[in-house]
Amino acid sequence: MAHILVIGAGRSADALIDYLAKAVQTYQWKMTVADVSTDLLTQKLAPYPHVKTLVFDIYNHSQATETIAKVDMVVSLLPASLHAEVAKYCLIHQKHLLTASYLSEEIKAMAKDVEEAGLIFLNEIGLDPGIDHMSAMQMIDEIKSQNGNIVSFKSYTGGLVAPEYDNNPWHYKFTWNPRNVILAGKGGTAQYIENGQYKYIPYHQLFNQTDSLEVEGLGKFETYANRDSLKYRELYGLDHIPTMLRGTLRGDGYCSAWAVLVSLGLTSDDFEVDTKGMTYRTFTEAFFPETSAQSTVDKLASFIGKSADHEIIQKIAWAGLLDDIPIPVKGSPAFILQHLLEQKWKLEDNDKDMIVMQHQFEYQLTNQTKYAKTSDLVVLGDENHTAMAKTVGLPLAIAAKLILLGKINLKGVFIPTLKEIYAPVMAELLQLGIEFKERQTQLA
Ligand SMILES: NC(=O)c1ccc[n+]([C@@H]2O[C@H](COP(=O)([O-])OP(=O)(O)OC[C@H]3O[C@@H](n4cnc5c(N)ncnc54)[C@H](O)[C@@H]3O)[C@@H](O)[C@H]2O)c1
Ligand SMILES: N[C@@H](CCCCN[C@@H](CCC(=O)O)C(=O)O)C(=O)O
Repeated sequence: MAHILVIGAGRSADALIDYLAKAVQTYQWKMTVADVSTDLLTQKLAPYPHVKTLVFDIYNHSQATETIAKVDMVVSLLPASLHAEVAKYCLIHQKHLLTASYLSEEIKAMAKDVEEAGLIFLNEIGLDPGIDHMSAMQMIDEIKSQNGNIVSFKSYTGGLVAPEYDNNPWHYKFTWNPRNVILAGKGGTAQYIENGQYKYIPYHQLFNQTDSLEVEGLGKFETYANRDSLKYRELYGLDHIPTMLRGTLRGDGYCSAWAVLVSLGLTSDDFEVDTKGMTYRTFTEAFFPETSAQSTVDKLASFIGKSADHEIIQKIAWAGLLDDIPIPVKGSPAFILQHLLEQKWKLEDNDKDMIVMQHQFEYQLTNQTKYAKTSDLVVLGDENHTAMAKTVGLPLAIAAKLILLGKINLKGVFIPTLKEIYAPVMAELLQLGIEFKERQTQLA
């Protein structure tokens, strides 16, 4: 009887738990959900009495050894930095591993051992990364099957708030691990290629060098470059493509206001602020350069070179960063900002979120005809699950099921760019309502 261990019952885990809890009944498998938080487990697993819960810390060596040794497959929905720890146990105890996270160098280095052990460590099978790779590969393989030469590929994803519930000036609410949202872009210089020219955007410029795009029925969004797009050229079989970019979508005005927080240093995570006696206003002021301006608003206006009623200042004020409210936590500027924004950008119980993904292709057929093809995905949260939990959890859960059923039979470390993985997963996602809408136009 196969036994699945899910580690991490946080924001992105709900739809996966629901899907796998049903699958284990169908196939008479066993399932355990483990997390450090007793409250989360009690609250989230109450509807599934047949699923075992375990208060668990991956850093507890004897507990991790005993728990992972007993199962057949581990699905890790821990914060991304902890997957490598899980992977070590999976390799020692010969268990399959799935994550929705970017493939780390540590896990990549295990590839040979994983293959020799007859295991699969499948990473990047969530939304972005995940559905973006799988849907892109579906389209790339289809265009290639017509002998099309792809000259441009851009792909954008945003985890956003649904328009009806968009009631703050940032047009954003947290739907997944907030720390990662605060630290977005900090992992390294964003890289992509445009018309054959390499582009490098360091973190301090990331939210200044933005673009915009239109999604039918939803209007305009801002975009910023997402990590290293260059490495996906080879992984997508587009080695010589002159334009390739993966980007993130945000609502109007988000990036320019976030760029100010970045340039002030409020997303720094490398030192601790002594918050004793400090309010959010004095905390923010501590990052301003010397100025003759008197009020905090005027100092901020002088820093950004805009008028005191500019929308950037309105956003920063709305966030509470200019309030004379004592800071109740200690930590890095990023931690303090996260603590504040977790209150301001909270997805309330009745709020619904929205995932928007857009792929843009340009390609040429052998008869020299050029086409532009756009493919849009819009997924809304519902009363059961956020759109983020659906789009992260369902691909992971479907892949876990297909591996245990022997329908995905690859051995080694993978991301879901191979047809053996993306075709069955995308087919089932379509049945579950995750459907892209394509448009094609002939170019002059
Ligand atoms: N590919 C994608 O599109 C995508 C999207 C969202 C999230 N993710 C990834 O999925 C993972 C889960 O994201 P999330 O939004 O649910 O995050 P989350 O912060 O809401 O959940 C993480 C969970 O891990 C638990 N945890 C933390 N430390 C632990 C430890 N030492 N031992 C055991 N449990 C521990 C926490 O209690 C929490 O419940 C993250 O790695 C995130 O980066 C990927
Ligand atoms: N780029 C979008 C969607 C992000 C979904 C989360 N993906 C994580 C994956 C991190 C990981 O677990 O390795 C990310 O940071 O991009 C947006 O920001 O709105």
